[in-house]
Amino acid sequence: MPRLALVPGEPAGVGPELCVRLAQRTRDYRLTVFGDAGVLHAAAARLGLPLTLVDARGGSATPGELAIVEIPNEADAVPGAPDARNAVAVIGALERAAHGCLAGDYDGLVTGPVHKAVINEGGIAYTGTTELLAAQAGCDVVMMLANDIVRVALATTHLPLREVADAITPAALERTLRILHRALHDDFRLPDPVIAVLGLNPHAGEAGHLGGEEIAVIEPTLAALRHEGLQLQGPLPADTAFLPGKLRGYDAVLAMYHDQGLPVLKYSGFEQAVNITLGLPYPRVAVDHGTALDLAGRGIADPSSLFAAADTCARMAIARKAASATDPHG
Ligand SMILES: NC(=O)c1ccc[n+]([C@@H]2O[C@H](COP(=O)([O-])OP(=O)(O)OC[C@H]3O[C@@H](n4cnc5c(N)ncnc54)[C@H](O)[C@@H]3O)[C@@H](O)[C@H]2O)c1
Ligand SMILES: N[C@H](C(=O)O)[C@H](O)COP(=O)(O)O
Repeated sequence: MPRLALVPGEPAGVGPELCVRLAQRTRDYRLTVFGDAGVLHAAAARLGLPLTLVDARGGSATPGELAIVEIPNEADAVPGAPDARNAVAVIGALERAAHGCLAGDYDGLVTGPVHKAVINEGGIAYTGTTELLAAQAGCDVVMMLANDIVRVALATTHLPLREVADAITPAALERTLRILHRALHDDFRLPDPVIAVLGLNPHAGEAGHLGGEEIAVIEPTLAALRHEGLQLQGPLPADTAFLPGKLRGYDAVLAMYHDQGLPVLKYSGFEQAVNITLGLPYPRVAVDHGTALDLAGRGIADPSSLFAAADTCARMAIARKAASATDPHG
């Protein structure tokens, strides 16, 4: 049974209550939560749900129970009102859980939402958990969000729009496409995945009249990788690439920047979508939503994305174990 590390994220957001709801489920994976016991007990009491936190190596699969690695907060967590003094505990929980995955103590990492501004206000430079985990593991990664309708990967992640064009270099795009292709092949069992690559500019640059990145960077990179056999379409105009009839022909869409791809993904199915970090040595799957401070503590936040994240992470962990058992080099 996969052993998953679970991190609730911002203690004043919806993360803790969603973890309590996840704990209630009958599940075929073990969970160990990294966080503050008091915050989780308070969330359970508000929801009127049972929660037992135990010291169990490898995690618990018993409904109503979680194993815990306690990481106490500095300040009281008031739902809806984050306190920057808790930034150290929030990031510490992520780092310790991820370290446990790297050490082989856990088979995957499931994370709740983190409030980026609050972490920075707490004195920690942080652009996102994807970037934090990549730096800790020392590898290149790709952010991909997925639901039953579409998989959207990003060529750039949490970057000011002003810096996006300069970040899309042939080397960076090639790295991204290789990681995406490999993950679709290995983790999603797609033998010959088709990736649609969006242009950066309106109408994919209109033959160079509306921007030069397609001709200078994207087209030559795709051409070189097609020679190796990768199935790549594009650069495609982003405004029509997501039409349902076209989407059926792709296994994933690579968007050039965060808000080129994610609004479509979230519009098409916010509840069940998850955020997967491709390229790490372990599976990491997060919710697709943020801290939802407007809902925190009210018991009405939808837990579907966290449920989907845990289920996806468990499936990926099982698939990776099976693959490494049959791989003579694994
Ligand atoms: N996985 C992550 O760590 C993650 C993802 C997205 C945003 N964020 C961060 O979260 C913070 C708040 O971001 P935001 O306000 O743009 O987005 P948000 O997702 O927190 O909220 C957007 C809207 O969606 C609703 N919503 C969100 N989650 C919901 C749920 N589970 N059930 C029902 N409704 C839900 C909210 O009530 C709100 O109306 C920011 O700091 C952002 O960077 C973190
Ligand atoms: N880009 C993500 C989203 O919009 O859902 C998000 O902000 C969080 O990503 P990380 O978990 O990698 O910080």
